[in-house]
Amino acid sequence: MTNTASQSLFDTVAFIGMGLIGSSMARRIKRDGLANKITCAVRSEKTRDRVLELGIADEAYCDIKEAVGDADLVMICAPVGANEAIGAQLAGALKKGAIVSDVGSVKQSVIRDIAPHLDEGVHFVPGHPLAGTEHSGPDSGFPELFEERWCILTPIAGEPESATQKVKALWEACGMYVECMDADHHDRILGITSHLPHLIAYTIVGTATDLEDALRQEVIKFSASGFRDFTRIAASDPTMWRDVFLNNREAVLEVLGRFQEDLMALQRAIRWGEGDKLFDLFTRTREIRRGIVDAGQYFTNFSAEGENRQSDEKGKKKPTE
Ligand SMILES: NC(=O)C1=CN([C@@H]2O[C@H](COP(=O)(O)OP(=O)(O)OC[C@H]3O[C@@H](n4cnc5c(N)ncnc54)[C@H](O)[C@@H]3O)[C@@H](O)[C@H]2O)C=CC1
Ligand SMILES: O=C(O)C(=O)Cc1ccc(O)cc1
Repeated sequence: MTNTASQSLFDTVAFIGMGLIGSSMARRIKRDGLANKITCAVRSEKTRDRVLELGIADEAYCDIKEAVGDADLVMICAPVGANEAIGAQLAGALKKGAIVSDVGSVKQSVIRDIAPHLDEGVHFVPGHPLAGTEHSGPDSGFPELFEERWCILTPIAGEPESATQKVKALWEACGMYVECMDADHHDRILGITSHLPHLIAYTIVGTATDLEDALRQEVIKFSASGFRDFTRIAASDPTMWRDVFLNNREAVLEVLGRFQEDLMALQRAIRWGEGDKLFDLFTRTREIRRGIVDAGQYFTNFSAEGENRQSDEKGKKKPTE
């Protein structure tokens, strides 16, 4: 999607955390002039220096309160396990009318940890851009990360619609398609489409690593694309993913239970030589993949290695709703 807005949507945007997602957003905002000023709260001096050197923030502070004092929009871009501590720092620190949003991969826990700390007159619009890579830190970001991907907002009852619309406009200017839903629904969907696949990748790479020495060497040497895809996902940030699993516990455990049952059924089919069962399942799953690919390019602008290839196909459809 091309940004047709290319105009300032906020005066000052403050980022809390400037890793892959925060720095990608900041780069996009800078590139397209979507805000007049960017401030950020970053804990380490080295990263503060780096962010300023990269030119993706105008001011970098250690203290969250200093970074957010003048902000019209505060974007929380830290691992979701940090939210309780971040929320406590936001209390009493924001201008009346300021909007707080976030990019966390889990939504119910973010609302639980942030909302109680916000003063009256400050509006909270939780969000989650469904775009990322296995890399982290401010050097890994790039402004095209969000292009033609979905962003989910989970607005809170009682908050003004105008706040949601402003956050929506920013994500659209970053190239995203935006949809709103309940936080509970979000967490169940992402439990199956994102969190479980990461858990499987961590497990399979762990299992391969635990093989005896000689076998492990061969696994690494001959790893074909299927296993290589898993190793890419399993290289994702350990802090971020620990926090995702601890904060979306119920949805992940529910879907993991179902997955284990389905895996057991497959184990049984292999043991008893029930080829028809295997064939039928594999035929169904192949159809699902083909349906996804036919419906749009949601999954196709990422190569197997996760490299974000910008597609040169024109006039692509919006991903399936
Ligand atoms: N990595 C991905 O592909 C995606 C990540 N997300 C979500 O975005 C958020 C950020 O993820 P990334 O940018 O990938 O992580 P990252 O590791 O690249 O960056 C996280 C940043 O947060 C800072 N941070 C950590 N603890 C903090 C604290 N207590 N107070 C202040 N800052 C703190 C770190 O120093 C770092 O600058 C996470 O909540 C994650 O669930 C959402 C979509 C995709
Ligand atoms: O790198 C990948 O394949 C991802 O799946 C990136 C990702 C990670 C976490 C999210 O909440 C959304 C997207």
